[in-house]
This record gives sequence, C-alpha cells and structure tokens, in this order.
Amino acid sequence: MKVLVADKISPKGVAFLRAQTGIEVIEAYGSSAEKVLELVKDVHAIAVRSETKITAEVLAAAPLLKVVGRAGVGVDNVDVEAATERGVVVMNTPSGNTIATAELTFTHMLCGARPVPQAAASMRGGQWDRKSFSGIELFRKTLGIVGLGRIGSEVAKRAQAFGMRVLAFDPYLAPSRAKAMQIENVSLDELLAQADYITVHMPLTDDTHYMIDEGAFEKCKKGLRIFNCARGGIIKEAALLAALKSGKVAAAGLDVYEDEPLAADSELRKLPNVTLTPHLGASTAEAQESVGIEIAEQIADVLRGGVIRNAVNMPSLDAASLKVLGPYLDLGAKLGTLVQQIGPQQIASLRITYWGRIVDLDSNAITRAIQQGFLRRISGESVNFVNSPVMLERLGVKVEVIKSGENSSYTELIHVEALAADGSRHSAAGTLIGKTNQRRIVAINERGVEVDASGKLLLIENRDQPGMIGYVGTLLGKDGVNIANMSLSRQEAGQTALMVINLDSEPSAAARAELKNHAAIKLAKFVHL
Ligand SMILES: NC(=O)c1ccc[n+]([C@@H]2O[C@H](COP(=O)([O-])OP(=O)(O)OC[C@H]3O[C@@H](n4cnc5c(N)ncnc54)[C@H](O)[C@@H]3O)[C@@H](O)[C@H]2O)c1
Ligand SMILES: O=C(O)[C@H](O)COP(=O)(O)O
Repeated sequence: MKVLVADKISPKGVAFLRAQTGIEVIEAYGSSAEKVLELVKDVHAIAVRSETKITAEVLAAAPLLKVVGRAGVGVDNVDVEAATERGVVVMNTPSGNTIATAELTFTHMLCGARPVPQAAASMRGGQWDRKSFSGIELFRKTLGIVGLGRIGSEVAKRAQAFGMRVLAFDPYLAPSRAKAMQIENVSLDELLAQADYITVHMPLTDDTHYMIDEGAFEKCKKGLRIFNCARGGIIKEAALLAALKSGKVAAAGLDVYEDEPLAADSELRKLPNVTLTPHLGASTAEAQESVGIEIAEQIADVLRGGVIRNAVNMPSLDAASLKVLGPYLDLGAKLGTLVQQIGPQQIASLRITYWGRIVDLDSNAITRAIQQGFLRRISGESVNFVNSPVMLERLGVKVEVIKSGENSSYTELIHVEALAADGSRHSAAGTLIGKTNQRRIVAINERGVEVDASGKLLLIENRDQPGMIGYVGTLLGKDGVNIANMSLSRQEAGQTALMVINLDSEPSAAARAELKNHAAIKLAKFVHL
C-alpha cells in the first residue's frame, strides 16, 4: 500500500507510517496540481494539511485511493462530496491543534493591544523610538467571542486570567454552558456594541460568511480591536479595511484570509495597525506532532481494514456493517440536518425514535449519523461520527433514543424531533423504499408528506385556499427554478397546509422574499439536505 504525504506533517507521523509492514511512503511536498495528478495514480492514502488541493479531478486520477487524512481540522481543501461518492474516507484530527490556535489568537490580541511587531520592526531598522508604540491594556476590557467551541472556550479562559470581562455569542450553545464558564451569553448585537476586543471562532458556513460586515462594524465601539484565527471570509475584508482606515477599528490581527495565500499587493499588508500571520494557528511543534502522529495512526488503521476514526464523511464501522447500515446512515443524516434547518437555533433536546426493522440493527451508528447531520451546518467539517455526541453535549442538547415496539404504518421508520426550551417542537420522519433503498421523507412537523430525502427542498406553510399551488409554481417558474417533485399535506380544509417541493436549483433571494411576503404564506423555508 502506498501513502502519499503531500504536505509537510510531523516527521514522527511519517516515521510511524514507514515503520508499518506493507506500507510504502512517498513524501512530495509543495507539488504542482499537475504533479499531484501524476503522484496519486497508484496511491491508497494521501496525507495533507491545508495546502494540497484534493479536488474531484485528483480523486478521479486515484483509482486505488481509500483514504484522505487531514492533519488538522478544516477539510476545505478536500472535495468531500466527490470523495464520498467514490467511497474514499476523509478523516481529520479535530482537537490536536486547539491550544495552538487559542494561543496564537491570544498572541494576536496582545499585539493588537501593544504594537510589539511594529516596535520590533523599528528596532530592527536601527531606531530607538519610545513615542510611537504605546498601547492599551487587556485588563478590565470586554472581550466578545463569536463561536464558543473548542478554541473559543480556550481563548475565554486565557482572557479571564488577564482580568477581562468575557461575552460570547454562540446561538447553538445552551446559556447554562456559558454560565458554567462564567461567560455572559449575549446576542450578536449586544456583543458588537459592548466589546473592546472581538475574536471569531466558528467554521465558515453560509451563515457565518461575512458575519462581520459593514453593518456589523457600524454597531461596534470606536477603537475596536478585532481578530480572526478561524477562517477567512467570516470577517469581510473590504469592510475591515474601511473600518481600519476610518479609525472605527484601532487594530486587527488576522491569521486567515478570503483568498490564501494572501496577495502580495493586498492592502491589508500596508496598514500600520494590522498584524498578519500566514495561517499559522496550528503551527506549533506540539500541535503538529499531535496531529501528525494521530493522522498517521488513523490512516494505518484504515489501510489495515480496522476502525475508521474521525471520519468526516463515514462512520467508524468495518466494511461489512457499513454495507448494511449505509442507507440508514444517509437517511438519518438527512433527517438530522432537515430538523436543524426547520427548528430554532437553540434546542434543549433531540429525540430520536426507531420503529420496525431498524430496532434490531446497530442503531448507535444511525444515531451518530443523525447527530452529525444535525450539527453539519453548526460545526462544519470539524464534526464527525466520533465527536458529534460530545459536541451536542457541549451545546447543552440532550439526546434521547427510543426503540419503539409499537406498530407504525411503515416497515421501518426513523423519527427525529427537536424540542426547544419553550416547548416548541420540530420533527421529520423518514423511511427506505424499494429494493434500491430510496430515502424518503414521510412526515414533517407530524404532517404526512412524501419527498426524496436529497438535494434542495422548499417548505411552505400556507393558509389552505385556492390558487396557492399555481401561485408558487408560477413564481418558481418565473425564477427559472424547476420543480422535481411536490407533496401536499393539510389537516383540515381551510386551515394550514404544507407544501414540500424538491427543486432542481436554488430560488433567488427575491423569489424567496416574495414567498415570505405573501399574505397567505406563514412560513417559506429553503432547506439543503
Ligand atoms: N488558524 C488555524 O490554523 C486554525 C486551526 C484550527 C482551527 N481553525 C478554525 O477555527 C474554527 C473553530 O474551530 P473549533 O475547533 O473551535 O471548532 P468548534 O466546532 O469546536 O467550535 C465552533 C463553534 O462555533 C459555533 N457556531 C457555529 N455557527 C455559529 C454562528 N453562526 N455564530 C456563532 N457561533 C457559531 C458552534 O456552535 C461551535 O460552538 C474553525 O473554523 C477551524 O477550522 C483554524
Ligand atoms: O483547520 C486547521 O486545522 C487549521 O486551519 C490548520 O491548517 P494547517 O494544517 O494548514 O496549518
């Protein structure tokens, strides 16, 4: 078996792989895209950090490939969907670089308070300038942390040790979790208005993209200091540049950028009050040793046909169980993400009920798939089969699993229900149909429907009145959006009706706004499964 180590990982990790019987290691760092295509043609595993791009083309050029191992968290450089289609396991090491990144963030915060890099550069230039480089203190200032996960929580501890007041905005975290860490859980607007320092620590998703933009900066105090060691694109760079130039932002520290590597002529490089590092969050000896050894062990396990750990696209199962459970895992993940997208951001518990044949299977793996699906848009690629229960627990979400002995109208059924603290409930149920195990959603919010559990769905709750189907069809048609399938459900004539529509493409923002503004439409929700 050949393992291509395409990015520089810890020598101890490489040595571990070399020491395995039957494994040949090829080390090729910094290869061009063409060279990578050539190198992968007979490899069984590839180890990367964030540099080498494992595109659909690379995957297609690697017919023997079984696993892509990422020594680190983000798998943004791997086409996970294409890998999943080809049955290639993509795995990461989600916690090995947490402390390193928290410490780099804190270094940036200190440099934002005290212009040490600027003073050091002046000393290197032969100056002795004691006037230009005075700063402010962290002590008694307010830090706003957006995203209180692994790294955010570590940054919070360090800030508290420096005597800072810590606020956090994390809509998925139960307020009690923040309270236990003596952190004030606030809304994003409150955080923006009160913070002297802001640091962001969440994945880049549709929801977090440009979360800090011109509008957000307007709500902040003048003289704000802001930091991003998470992912480029959470803070809009153009808005940051404007805020730095106007003096609204007094200092910024960035480790990650909208486009990496950052362009040599980027304006960010020219501003005196910005400290930039070239994506160094995970670059400590300790973190690299930890993630390098971890990924080498995980890759060796997969190649030996053993346990699959920290997979972002597959469960930790052997091949035989995976064959039986595969369709249920996929259905479960789709139900999990559906319920997360139709429910409120903060929920108290997730209740999963199994009926029929599934009760006799290893439902633990299916439960994990549901949890991972639920967290997909909250934690991005850092969530996997192994850590999804811990991540839900950290968010304060209890998971209850019921194996029902009662009869249901289906041979087998999975029902997923999200319960919020205010008593509101959102749910979806699904089953497998036919010899090819087609995944079907058969109920949403306890109303019977029948739609494919895949792709793009539009959910509309409207007053049951003539002309609604025609109105929605015409609006989508005018928007160039084709309807693949539609399911209707109502409890009583003239009351609330539910339309669930499988779409071939995403409706425009204008079409969605028009739907939402229609007097007879109570809810119009676009969902990605
Ligand atoms: N600079 C680097 O080298 C480096 C190294 C490691 C990780 N990272 C990045 O740091 C980020 C955080 O990593 P982590 O391990 O702490 O992840 P994590 O999953 O433990 O935490 C992410 C947190 O963000 C919260 N969140 C999700 N959407 C949110 C939203 N819309 N608003 C506010 N909060 C939201 C989640 O609830 C979760 O608590 C990731 O993007 C990761 O890729 C960067
Ligand atoms: O997602 C991560 O783990 C970090 O961004 C680190 O990336 P790196 O391994 O390329 O330093």
